Amino acid sequence: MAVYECSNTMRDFLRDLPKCEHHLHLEGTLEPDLLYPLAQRNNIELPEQFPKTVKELEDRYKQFKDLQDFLDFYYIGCEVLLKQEDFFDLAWAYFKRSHSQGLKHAEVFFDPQSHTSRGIAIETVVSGFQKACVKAQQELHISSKLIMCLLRHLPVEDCKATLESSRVLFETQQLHGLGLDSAEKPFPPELFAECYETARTFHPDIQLTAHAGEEGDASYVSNALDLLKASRIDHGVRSTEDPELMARLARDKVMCTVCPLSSVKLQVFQDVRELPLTEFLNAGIPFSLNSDDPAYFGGYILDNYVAVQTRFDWDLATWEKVVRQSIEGSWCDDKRKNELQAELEAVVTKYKALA
Ligand SMILES: Nc1ncnc2[nH]cnc12
Ligand SMILES: [Zn+2]
Repeated sequence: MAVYECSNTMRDFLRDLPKCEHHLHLEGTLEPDLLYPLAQRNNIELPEQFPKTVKELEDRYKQFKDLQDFLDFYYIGCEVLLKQEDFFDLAWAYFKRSHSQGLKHAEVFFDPQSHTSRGIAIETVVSGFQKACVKAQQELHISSKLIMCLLRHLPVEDCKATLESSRVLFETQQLHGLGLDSAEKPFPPELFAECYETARTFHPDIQLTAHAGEEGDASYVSNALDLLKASRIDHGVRSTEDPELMARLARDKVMCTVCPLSSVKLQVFQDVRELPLTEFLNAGIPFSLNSDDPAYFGGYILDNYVAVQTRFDWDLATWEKVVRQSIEGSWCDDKRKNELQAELEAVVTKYKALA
């Protein structure tokens, strides 16, 4: 197991940076020590082969063979979520934990189909998550947006029906963005072009993103831009395979939401140092650093920042640039962005004086 440690001062600096998270699956924050109590509370029988204790489950999570190996556990985990309060408890635990790591703004994914397929109304899911978002704003001053994802391994007709059931939630801006997740291959973006076209009619301010270039090659990224009209790419780390695409991401300022610990746990890279962060910086491609599914991948947002620091040894100015870009690429309004930029400036000034 890799160890990621940096100096105490650097860690304090990274903690104090006003962090924005753009790639976080709420269902991926289900810690083993919440999974079993929720299964008991809801009388859910876990599969025969499923680990029986928190310790056994944590051990199983130490390494995944690939994305699918992880997803098999992720979808079993979803099954313990039933009632509005379960969704609230899950999201609230994420906000509390991330608050202690300096999270200020979160744009979070959820997968309605992993719940509606078990007879749970989408409104139950969304209202539980929303309550947690409101409490996070009031008590922790964390702003947030909800992004509904379509599960690309399911039939497109199923995705279309889910989209239709979410129309009012988008029209009333209870949902802010649409995403695409689950097994990337062999489910390329083009399968979902119609879904994205429909979603664009829901609200003029709807934001579109898609997982691409995680296990799929660079053409998945190009096609997410061309055919889905996504303005952001989740992961996008395989974009380096296509120089023209790299130039396009830089020119159009397309944010890639990179997930360092996730990409190592899922064996996309063998070590955090292999992530194309230097290539992105040199090319002028904006990116943010995110935790993806922190309960499964062993770290929340600060843990991902620390892991990057141990491998890339960035100076304060580079961190300032990365955090500034992640604020600029957020989907919050200008007032909130200005607040976050002011916080960033104050933190950087403080730590420059200490250096
Ligand atoms: N990293 C990931 N990639 C694709 N689908 C996901 N669903 C949850 N986490 C995911
Ligand atoms: Zn993801």
